[in-house]
Parts: sequence; structure tokens; C-alpha cells
Amino acid sequence: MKKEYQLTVLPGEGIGTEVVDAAVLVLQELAKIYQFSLDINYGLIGKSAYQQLGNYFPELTAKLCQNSDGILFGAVSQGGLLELRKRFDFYLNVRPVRPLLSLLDKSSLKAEKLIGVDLLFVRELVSGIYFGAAGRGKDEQGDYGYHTMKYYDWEIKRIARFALQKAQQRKKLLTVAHKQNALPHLPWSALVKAEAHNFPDVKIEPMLVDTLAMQLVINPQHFDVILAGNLFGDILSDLGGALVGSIGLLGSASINANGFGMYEPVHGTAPDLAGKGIANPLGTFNAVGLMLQQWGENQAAQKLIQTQENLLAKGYRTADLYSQTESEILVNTKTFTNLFIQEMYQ
Ligand SMILES: NC(=O)c1ccc[n+]([C@@H]2O[C@H](COP(=O)([O-])OP(=O)(O)OC[C@H]3O[C@@H](n4cnc5c(N)ncnc54)[C@H](O)[C@@H]3O)[C@@H](O)[C@H]2O)c1
Ligand SMILES: CC(C)[C@H](C(=O)O)[C@@H](O)C(=O)O
Ligand SMILES: [Mg+2]
Repeated sequence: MKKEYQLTVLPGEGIGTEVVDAAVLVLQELAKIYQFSLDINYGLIGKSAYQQLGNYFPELTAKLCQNSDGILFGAVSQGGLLELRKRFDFYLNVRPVRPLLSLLDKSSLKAEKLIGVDLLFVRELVSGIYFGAAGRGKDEQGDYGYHTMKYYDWEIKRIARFALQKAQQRKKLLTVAHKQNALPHLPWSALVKAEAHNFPDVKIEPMLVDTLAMQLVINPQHFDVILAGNLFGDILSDLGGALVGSIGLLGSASINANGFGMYEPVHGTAPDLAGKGIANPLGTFNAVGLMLQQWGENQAAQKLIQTQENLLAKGYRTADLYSQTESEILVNTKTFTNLFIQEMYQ
């Protein structure tokens, strides 16, 4: 029987709308090739939602999401995103980082440091300092502001179990980002170890987050799965963008305990590019790939990975990856997307 998926699309703003338009075209083509059908509904979030409905994350949008099999999200500059993540308890955030062979020269690192790099950032997404008690106040020393980083042990343990499972399916190394020298009441490594009894073959490597940032640049080949809290995971995963050559390449999946998820590029609205039609859509294609995997459409997901390798090998580049060499052909988002679709049929 032909499968039908209900998809909620929230383009947001800035280049979010441009890369999501491109990704929907590719997804519709994949649906034809792999014979599944899509019922796509668009919703408002962020600035446009505020302008039209007076709320950054309107209830209408929440209902649309709730009745779907997945959410494809672009980017917003302010408001809406954290509420959306919290509303559906999307606590598991995965951000894979794998340099592509044709783009080894685009990295900030030498190619020999990148061969074989295959990282999976697992980021806690609905707690920590993003959601702790916060505010502004005034006392005898002056005006002040505060955001507090609070984690329940169970919040750390539930993401730890997921990260352990992922590591077990991969190279069996789990690096745990922590900052216990300054934040001793958040014992990430001890809590992860407490969950490790079912994963005896996984090596747990606790690492202070500042050292980890340095080691990711010095020796990225060392790492496999990297577990981090909300704030540290945000910062470290952008570093992943520098490793592969552009933040525009990375996709991200945020999943809840029921397997329901939202899928988005790691980058933001890129105000410097917005409206020019030149953004790299591959991060959003990769987000779609993560959605297809979650839906069990593994052949379609594989097609996305293979097609980008093939197209990049032919020299096609969006501006973020173009270095004016003879072997490269500069194309805008629309042309890149059309070529991508043609390449899927090769
Ligand atoms: N998930 C999200 O919605 C999300 C994520 C990150 C940032 N933001 C928001 O986006 C706004 C801009 O933030 P920023 O500039 O720090 O980060 P950004 O990710 O938007 O851009 C950082 C740099 O990367 C480049 N870049 C990003 N995506 C690209 C793509 N697809 N192709 C080519 N180049 C790309 C941009 O041109 C810019 O130079 C802020 O308001 C921020 O809050 C939103
Ligand atoms: C826009 C911002 C709040 C968001 C985050 O920090 O989670 C973004 O940087 C991300 O990486 O998804
Ligand atoms: Mg970020």
C-alpha cells in the first residue's frame, strides 16, 4: 500500500523560505520515485506569524504540527522556535557532520585532518540555560540580568540513553561535553555512566567542553558521538559547519519520545544572503534526509546523500562553496535545486 505522510512546513523567514522551497521540490520528486505521497500544509512561525496573528508560535501552527507526521522548518530570527521545540518535547537533537569528498578543500582544516571524519552531535534541546529561570533585576550594585542552567537528572539520563545507543550502533565512542570544574552540580559524565550498564561495549569519554572545542579542531578524526547540553551543543555544532566547509551543509533532526520530529538546517536566517536567492539548500536537503530515515524511507534518504556527492563532484557550487577555480561552476539556489533533481534521475 502506498504510504501517505502529512507534512507541516514552517518556512519562517530570511533564507529559511528559500531553502525550504527548494527542499519541498526535491522531496516531491523523491515521493514520485519512491512511491509515497505527501499531504503538505504550510504554517506561520516567527516574525510573519507575529505580524499576521500576533504570536510568534500561534496555536493554529501548533495544531497543524500536532496532526502531522513531521515538521520541516526553515529559520526564524526571533521568537517561536524554542516554544515549538518545548511544546512537542523535542529533546533529542541530532546533527551529523561528515565532510564530503568533493569539498575537502573548503574546510578550515587541511584535507588530511578530515578524511574519515564522521561525527554525530547529540544535543539536549528542551532544557538547560535556554529554559531556566531568567530575568532582569536591580540591587545595590546596579541593574543585572540572569539565565540559569538547570537540568533534572532524568533529563540528562534520557538523552544519555539515546547517545549511548547511537554510539553502540556506530564506532562505540561517546564523548560527553561537560564543565564540571566550574559547574559541579551538573555532573553530566557521572549521570551518563550511571546509564551505561546496558552498553558495556561503549567507551565513555568525558571531556571539558572548552578542551573538546579545541580537540575538535586539532583532531576531529578521534570523535564519534558527542553528547552535549543545549548551549554547549549549539556552539559545538556550528564548529561542525567550519569542519565541512559551510554551515549551509548541515541538517538537524529534533525528535520526541514518540518518534515525532522536526527537521531543519543548522543555520539561521542569514540576513546577509536573504532575498538574493543564493543560499545553499543542502543543509535543508540533509534535514529532509533525516526525516526520511525517521519515516523508514531509507532508499529515498540514501538517494539524497548520493545525489549531493554526484552533483558536487561535477563542480556545481553555491556561493558559500565557490572559490573561482576552473573546475567549479557557480549556481544560485534555484539552478542548484533543478540540477539536483535532474541528477536524482541519473
Ligand atoms: N534554527 C534557526 O531558526 C536559527 C538558527 C541559527 C540562527 N538563527 C537566527 O538567524 C539570524 C542570523 O544568525 P547568524 O548570522 O548568526 O547565523 P546564520 O546561520 O544565519 O549565518 C551565519 C553565516 O553563515 C552563512 N550561511 C548560513 N546559512 C547559509 C546557507 N544555507 N548557505 C550559505 N551560507 C549560509 C551566512 O551567510 C552567515 O555568513 C539570527 O537572528 C539568529 O537568531 C536561527
Ligand atoms: C536560533 C537559536 C535559538 C537556535 C539555538 O540556539 O538552538 C539555533 O542557533 C540552532 O542552532 O538551532
Ligand atoms: Mg545554533
